Order: sequence, then structure tokens, then C-alpha cells
Amino acid sequence: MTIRLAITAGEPAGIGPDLCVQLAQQAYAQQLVVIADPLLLQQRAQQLRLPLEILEFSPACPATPAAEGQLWVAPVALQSEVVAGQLNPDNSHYVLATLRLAAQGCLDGQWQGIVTAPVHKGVINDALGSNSDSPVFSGHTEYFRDYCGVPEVVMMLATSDLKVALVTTHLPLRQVADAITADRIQRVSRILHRDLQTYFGLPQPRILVAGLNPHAGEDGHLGREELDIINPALESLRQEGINLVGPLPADTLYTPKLLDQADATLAMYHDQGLPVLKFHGFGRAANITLGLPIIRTSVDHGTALDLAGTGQADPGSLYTAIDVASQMASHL
Ligand SMILES: NC(=O)c1ccc[n+]([C@@H]2O[C@H](COP(=O)([O-])OP(=O)(O)OC[C@H]3O[C@@H](n4cnc5c(N)ncnc54)[C@H](O)[C@@H]3O)[C@@H](O)[C@H]2O)c1
Ligand SMILES: N[C@H](C(=O)O)[C@H](O)COP(=O)(O)O
Repeated sequence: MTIRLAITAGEPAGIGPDLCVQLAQQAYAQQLVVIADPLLLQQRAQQLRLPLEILEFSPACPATPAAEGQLWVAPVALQSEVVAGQLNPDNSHYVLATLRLAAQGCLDGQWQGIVTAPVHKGVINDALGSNSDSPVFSGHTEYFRDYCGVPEVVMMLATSDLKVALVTTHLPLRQVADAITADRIQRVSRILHRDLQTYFGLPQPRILVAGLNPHAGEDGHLGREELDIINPALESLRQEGINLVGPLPADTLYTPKLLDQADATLAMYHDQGLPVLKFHGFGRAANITLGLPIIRTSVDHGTALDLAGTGQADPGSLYTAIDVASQMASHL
């Protein structure tokens, strides 16, 4: 059966539309349906001097891959003109409309998964009038969690040989320590364990867990979260049969000797785990939201406004995200 995936083109002034146009330059086994304004894609194709024939998507038709040079598109109209590289809050509702259509279509069974090109969190929050203490839009991860009505999801970025999942996602650093609770560690670990089994063919995944503090707290001399919160949470999860090692000092967790014996790693916060992953494989990684009732993957990079419309954007991570979503769909 041909897999059908929806691809949201993301922030219109960023490199998302460029990547979608680049995507159309070859044929795929899957039917890839880009959710975007078709005029934006045509404009960007002209700017990049690349051929593009748009085919309007109909959910009633059987899944059919596009030929080289063609792109299936589910149209959503922009609100305002787009200049590559220049953010315009007037188009933020368009961006959110593409995410809604993608999520609802997946819940309705129109496509088997969603792959997202990057959005700009700042401009969406500018448009929605939120501030740094309580952003209305923290990211796709939290948006799809709320849209799908599930209490917890897990952000995991993965290359072919390294998986980094996070206990907390888009939080100001000041709030991170308070968010590391036994309850959250348990919910995140259970989702990670289950989805590694379900989607990645790992019957008994071995997961390395980082501590929060330097040297994993140095026996309580450099912070007590390991002793008071993380250790007891991991111990009770081990009683459930989840194979967790740690809490380990984060600085040496990501060394070959330990990683060679692990299926995945669990970092306590965004910039503890993701710089390692991106140093290891920026442009070859996918961002995967675990715990959703739908499959959702994404690129490992942002909107790269400096590259929009230049032809310099590397589509490697988008290809990886499509591959990973397809593999996940094939496990269902
Ligand atoms: N999946 C997503 O939606 C996602 C992911 C990360 C960041 N973001 C958002 O993107 C915006 C900009 O973030 P940032 O500046 O921190 O990161 P960025 O990834 O946009 O840019 C960081 C650097 O990497 C380069 N780069 C990024 N993607 C590239 C590609 N495909 N090919 C070649 N070079 C590439 C950029 O030119 C820049 O030098 C922020 O609003 C952030 O929240 C979105
Ligand atoms: N944390 C992600 C990264 O650094 O790549 C990125 O911000 C995307 O997050 P969402 O998928 O939640 O938008």
C-alpha cells in the first residue's frame, strides 16, 4: 500500500517552501501532500529557478506518488504577501491553519503521518500577543499534544545511530528544575519505552538517563534532584520492567563507550541533549513526537531566514524526517 504523508511547509518567509520545492525535484514511493499556499510554492520555485507543477490533492483519490517535477498540494491561502527572509506576523494564522489541517487530516485517516517544515515560534507568539512567561505557541510538539488532547508527549531527535529524548521541552531554563518531577519522568519514560517498541522494533530498549546537575549531583553536594526525584522515579520504573540506566553525569553519558550499549538516551532538558545530537548529525536527523495518536516527524533545524530563497538550504533533514515517518507508518 502506498503511504501518504502530509508535509506542512512551515513559516512562509523561511526555508520551508524552498525545501518543498526541492522535494518535488525527484519522485518518491510515498504520496507526499504539501499543505501550503500553492502561489507561495510557485513563487519560491521561480526564485530558485526550479520547475514545479502543482497537483491539487483530493482525499477521495487513492494514494498516488507524484512524478519528478510535480507536487501534490492541499491548499491553504496566505493572509499577506511573503518576502523570503522577512517575517510577517500577518501570516501566522496561515501557519497555524496548515498545522490544524495536517493534524485533523491525520486523525481522520486522510494521511498516515505528518512531517513538518520549520515554523518561527517568535513571530507566531508576536501575532498571538503572548509573552516569554506564558507563550501561547511553544512549538509543534506542544501544539499537536494539545490538538490531539493527550496529557504528555515526548520530543525525541534521532539520527540513524543516536536517539535523544527530552524530559522537558520548550521551557525557560529558570523553570526547568521545577519541571523535573517524578511524575513527569515516569510519564515520559513510559511513552519513550512504549514507542521505541512500537515504532522502532526495539523489544526491550536500553535507555541511558542523564542527571540534571553537574556530575549527576555529586551525591547531593551539587544539587539534590538526583537523590530526591530522579533516582526514586527510575527505580519504580525499573520495577515496571523498563530498562533505564542512570542518572548518569550528562557530560560523559554521550561518549561512545556508554552509547554503544544503549538504544536511546533521555536528557532532562532541551539544551542538555539537543546540542549533542545536532553536533553529531545536524542535517541528518529527524525530530519525532512520541506519545501522540498520530505519527509526526520534523526537520532538525529552524526557519533559517538567512537562506530562504537562496537555493542554499540543505533538504537532508526533511528527507530523513520523511523516511522516519514512513518507517513508523510501516510498523502499524
Ligand atoms: N521544527 C521546527 O519548527 C523548528 C526547529 C528548530 C528551530 N525552529 C525555529 O526556527 C527559528 C530560527 O531558529 P535558529 O536560528 O535557532 O535555528 P536555524 O536552524 O533556523 O538556524 C541555525 C543555523 O543553521 C543554518 N541552517 C538551518 N537549517 C539549515 C538547512 N536546512 N540547510 C543549511 N543550513 C541550515 C542557518 O542558516 C543558521 O546558520 C526559531 O524561531 C526556532 O524556534 C523551528
Ligand atoms: N526543539 C526543536 C529543535 O531544536 O530542533 C525545535 O524547536 C522544534 O520543536 P517543535 O517540533 O516542537 O516545533
